[in-house]
Amino acid sequence: MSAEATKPLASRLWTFVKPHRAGLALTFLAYLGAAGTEWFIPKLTGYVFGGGFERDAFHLAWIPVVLVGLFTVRGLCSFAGQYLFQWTLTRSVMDFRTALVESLLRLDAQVYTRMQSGAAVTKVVNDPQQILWLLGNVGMAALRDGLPAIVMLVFLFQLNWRLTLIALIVTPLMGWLMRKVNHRVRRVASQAYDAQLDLANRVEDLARAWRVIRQFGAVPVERQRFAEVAQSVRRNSLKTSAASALAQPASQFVASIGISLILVIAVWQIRTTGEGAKAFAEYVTALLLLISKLRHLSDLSQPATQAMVIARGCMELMDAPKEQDQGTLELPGPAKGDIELDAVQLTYPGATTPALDGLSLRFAAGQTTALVGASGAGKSSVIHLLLGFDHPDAGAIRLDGQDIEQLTRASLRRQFAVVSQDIVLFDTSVADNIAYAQVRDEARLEAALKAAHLWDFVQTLPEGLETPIGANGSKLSGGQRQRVAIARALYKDAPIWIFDEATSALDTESERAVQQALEAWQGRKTLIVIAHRLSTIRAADCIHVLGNGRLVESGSHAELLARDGAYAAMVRAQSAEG
Ligand SMILES: Nc1ncnc2c1ncn2[C@@H]1O[C@H](COP(=O)(O)OP(=O)(O)OP(=O)(O)O)[C@@H](O)[C@H]1O
Repeated sequence: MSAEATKPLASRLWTFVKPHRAGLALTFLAYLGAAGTEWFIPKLTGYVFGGGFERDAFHLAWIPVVLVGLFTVRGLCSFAGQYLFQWTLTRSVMDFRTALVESLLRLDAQVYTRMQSGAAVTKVVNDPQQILWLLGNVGMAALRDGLPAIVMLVFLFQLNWRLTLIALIVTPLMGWLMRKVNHRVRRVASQAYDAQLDLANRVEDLARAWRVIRQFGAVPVERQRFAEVAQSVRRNSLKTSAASALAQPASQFVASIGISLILVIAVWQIRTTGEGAKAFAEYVTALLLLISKLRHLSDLSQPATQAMVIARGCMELMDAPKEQDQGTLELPGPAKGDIELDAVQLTYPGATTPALDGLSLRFAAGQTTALVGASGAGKSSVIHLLLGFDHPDAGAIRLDGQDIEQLTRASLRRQFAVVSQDIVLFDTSVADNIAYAQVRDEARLEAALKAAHLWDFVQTLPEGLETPIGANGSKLSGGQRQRVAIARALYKDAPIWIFDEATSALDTESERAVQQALEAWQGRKTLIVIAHRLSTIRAADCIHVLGNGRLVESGSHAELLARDGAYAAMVRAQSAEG
């Protein structure tokens, strides 16, 4: 756990506001100015009607000037107050969001497998705004009612310190009750927040899976599921409101004990001494004013608790385990591309059997090596290890003889271009997707597009290379999406290429073209191909057959057929399928 994670929530939140505290101080001054004019206006009115300006026409002319002036100052102050508050809020929210995104970008691979994207969106987009807005308003209201409450308390002490001390006897009881109420509010507000995240995840699913939903005629099913989660959000929000509504009656109940005590003592004093009725009336009036301020302050506990509950959710994201980059070595340039797995063992957290069980194999530099095996055999796990997304529990992986654990993640990943089964595209232009995170070079773009058999298609697009391709490439066909991903890998021009089922969505002609492009690079790049369609890897220099995380056999297509083992059986099975 980071040192940051052990700090109290409030002080962690303050770190986002602190750089903008000048805005906060100016907000305070502006509101103070507005409050000052509020006090001036009745004073002035009193002065006018008290005959202050009667004597002299010159003074009379000042009335509208001063009044309009005061209202103008008040307007300016309250505008400045609101503006400065928003200025501070928006900047703090931006810093908060940036810190959350920074965390999101660096999470450990295992965290992503558990995380639902609806919850991540809520935590980064909505929560920082809501937390700081709630706390900002609580803070302002606390100032508005808290300052007069303190003034009133001092006044009460001056009037009668003994009575005031007696009134304060109920303070521990009040504190205890408020803690009880707050505890309940926090518990139900946590449930409400979790329900809210569930709701966001459901909506995210509805938007993402709309085709499947309609294809299965599942609109009523999804409506029902949504209604259940929405119902739970409603119920929990109501519970939170009910719990926080307890705060007021509870504090009033305790306050009434204090007032009764004072009344009994004071009336008894007046009766016995016959003195002090006037002072007592003054005292009770001030006390009632104080209580009304305290009542407003007790109303602030709910939004403050709610903000803290949401903040805890955000901090969970901020404190989630990050990817460890313990490597210190940088490869000086492109690797030769010789990869060796040596007795690699990998068991995923929570799994009962290892995904890779003492696996030893080699991807020779400049050669094409295929990985085949039944679903779940461990092919993708090998790729995740090569890219440093997971780490072997035992054994080692060496790149050009160097243990990859000693390389920085950035240096390791620069050596690979990957086209995976799940194609991930960005909601930007064709060109931005292909030259992703690289310097844009028109000639290289054209070469990559031509090699991926996309160039002619891009010429037909309304804005050519600059045409947006929609969320995750939704404006493209399956084959086009795959070709954009292939062009992106080609553009990166890394020494090792990984094609994971990369040609599965291509029509025969495009597949042949991509195969030709790959063949053109054969011998110059280390190619690792994962294919279920064995016809696509016949020409590979070496084929490794995996089964249950172990190497079953290795050899060329011809050698493996001659051996008549697992590979030959897979080939026979696929030819029988036709
Ligand atoms: N994040 C994970 N957590 C737990 N188990 C996992 C995880 N990823 C994979 N596995 C398990 O590890 C084993 C190997 O999975 P892997 O994805 O490497 O297989 P594969 O050969 O690539 O399969 P396919 O051809 O279906 O993609 C499987 O039993 C799988 O269920």
